[in-house]
Amino acid sequence: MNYEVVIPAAGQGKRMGAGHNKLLIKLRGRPIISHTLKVFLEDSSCSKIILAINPVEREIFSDLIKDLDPNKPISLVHGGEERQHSVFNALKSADEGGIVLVHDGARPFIRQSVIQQLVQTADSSGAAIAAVPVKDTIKKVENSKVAETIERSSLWSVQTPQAFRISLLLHAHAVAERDCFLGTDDASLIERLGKEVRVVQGHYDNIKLTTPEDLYFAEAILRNNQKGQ
Ligand SMILES: Nc1ccn([C@@H]2O[C@H](COP(=O)(O)OP(=O)(O)OP(=O)(O)O)[C@@H](O)[C@H]2O)c(=O)n1
Ligand SMILES: C[C@](O)(CO)[C@H](O)COP(=O)(O)O
Repeated sequence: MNYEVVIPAAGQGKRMGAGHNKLLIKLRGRPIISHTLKVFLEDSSCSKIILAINPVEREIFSDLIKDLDPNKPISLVHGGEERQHSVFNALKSADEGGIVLVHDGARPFIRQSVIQQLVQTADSSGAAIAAVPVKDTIKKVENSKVAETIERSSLWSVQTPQAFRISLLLHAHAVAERDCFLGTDDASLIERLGKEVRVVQGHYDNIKLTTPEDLYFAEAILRNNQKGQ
């Protein structure tokens, strides 16, 4: 089943502390965003890539994609102040009908097997997200004191990709914008409409590169993947 992918890549990478967009940090000589793009460029089911970028980085990203697969259209669209705004703006460039994946540019280690499961699940149920069971004990903390320990057995750490029927996600973003609601992921916009969101078990190495330590993990994952090839 074909799908389009929206890749939000317009962040500032503040928590990484690199002083610039963390997606331009190089891993094994290639920018993080190139590693992420490679997965979708190599997936014959991916019909279109829509990259939401900071307009000031247009030249950088244009240079970065110019030598990529000419048979796979990559649209560069303007991102927004928040991740949600970037995604909504990119969605407006998606084709009508069908399935769209939203995948963080900061998650370069997504596997095609999970993508396929998500697309199939979203096609039948409307919305599907990748997630992994939480391994740590999670507690609610208030004023540096434990307020509550949350039962772990039903807690999952949510990742991207998140897959949706395009019409459903566009509607959810429009309603969220009308309501001035900001969510930290796209699925929350669907949930607030009372719609079902299915969960597909992902992999623990599908990490979001957010803080400097994540770069060490990324190097280890790349080394491990190289061994497996
Ligand atoms: N206004 C924004 C904010 C984030 N993103 C993208 O959304 C993904 C997940 O966001 P996050 O990991 O938080 O990236 P940053 O916002 O860059 O990080 P920080 O919050 O540390 O600044 C990233 O690929 C980021 O580029 C985006 O497209 N537009
Ligand atoms: C969408 C997400 O990756 C799911 O875990 C996460 O919510 C993004 O959060 P961020 O603060 O925008 O990186």
